[in-house]
Amino acid sequence: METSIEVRDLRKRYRGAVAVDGLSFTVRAGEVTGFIGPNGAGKSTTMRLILGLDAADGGTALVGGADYRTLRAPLTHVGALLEPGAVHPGRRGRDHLLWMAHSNGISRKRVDEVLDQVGLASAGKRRAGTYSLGMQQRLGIAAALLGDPPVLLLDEPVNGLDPDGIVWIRGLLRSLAAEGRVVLVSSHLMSELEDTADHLVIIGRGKLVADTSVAKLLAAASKDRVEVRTAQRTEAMTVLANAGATVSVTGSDTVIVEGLPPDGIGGLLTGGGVSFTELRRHRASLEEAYMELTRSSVEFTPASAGAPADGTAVEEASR
Ligand SMILES: Nc1ncnc2c1ncn2[C@@H]1O[C@H](COP(=O)(O)OP(=O)(O)OP(=O)(O)O)[C@@H](O)[C@H]1O
Repeated sequence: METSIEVRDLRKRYRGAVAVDGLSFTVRAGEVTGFIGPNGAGKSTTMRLILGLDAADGGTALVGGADYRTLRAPLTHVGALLEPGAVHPGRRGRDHLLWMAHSNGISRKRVDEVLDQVGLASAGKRRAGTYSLGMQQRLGIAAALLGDPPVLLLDEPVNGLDPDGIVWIRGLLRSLAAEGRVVLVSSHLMSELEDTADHLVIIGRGKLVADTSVAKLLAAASKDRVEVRTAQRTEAMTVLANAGATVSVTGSDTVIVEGLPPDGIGGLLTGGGVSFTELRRHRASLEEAYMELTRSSVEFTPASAGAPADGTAVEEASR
């Protein structure tokens, strides 16, 4: 059986507040899956439930077909980054990893390998309390990689990383997925996962909003939008609006046209005496696609607590 994370009808409530509300999704091997949702959406709770760090009120979360709590030497099955600052400040980075390795039957050699992999080879002897936020994050990632696990869960791994660190983590995530691993990485910012995630599980208020490939989401958001570059912006807007288009200004000489067949736009402009220098299909950014998706989802509107879901989750028919 292919390794995966299977979440089915997962539920968790804390003192009246619903954190995870009937969530179901599957994370497959060989691709980076972004786990996206605004602050408080339930991402960390879901990850804790998958890792058996908290007990679900209902539903199941299986890793490679098994309940995490039944795994022997769990670090060799699942690597996780949850709270990078959780290492005792007096403990040296390398000693922290040695202790974890020992408890899972992992060699000392592997500890030095992962320290090297995350760029902490020389800092391993320093106490964790002297580490910057970015170094703590790297130590947490080293711990996740320690058991060379087929499944990785990383909660907001970009937090605290400088631009070089962000580029590094993106490359690492992609290479881990390319090695055939299951890689689930959470973020509350879609832009953080631009060019990194292949697939997205988007949640809001503990419920699924979308489970889709990035390519499909972008294609849907980009659909039939055309960017026009013209020195006659006002005239272009008048001609296009009169033809029934929705036109939005994106720059001093650019507009985006929506609601007209793309192939007819050039002819309309020429017929209206408007010259243009460029016409091209607009490619939505991941952030735009996300905004569009969440605009249409009741989960993200500031409704009163306990508002009923309208079942607007967007799910791919086949993956
Ligand atoms: N231990 C807890 N006790 C009480 N409430 C909790 C607990 N953990 C989470 N919650 C609540 O559950 C909801 C989901 O929180 P969670 O941390 O899972 O969201 P998140 O999507 O990870 O958010 P963030 O992006 O801010 O990390 C929030 O309303 C939060 O306040």
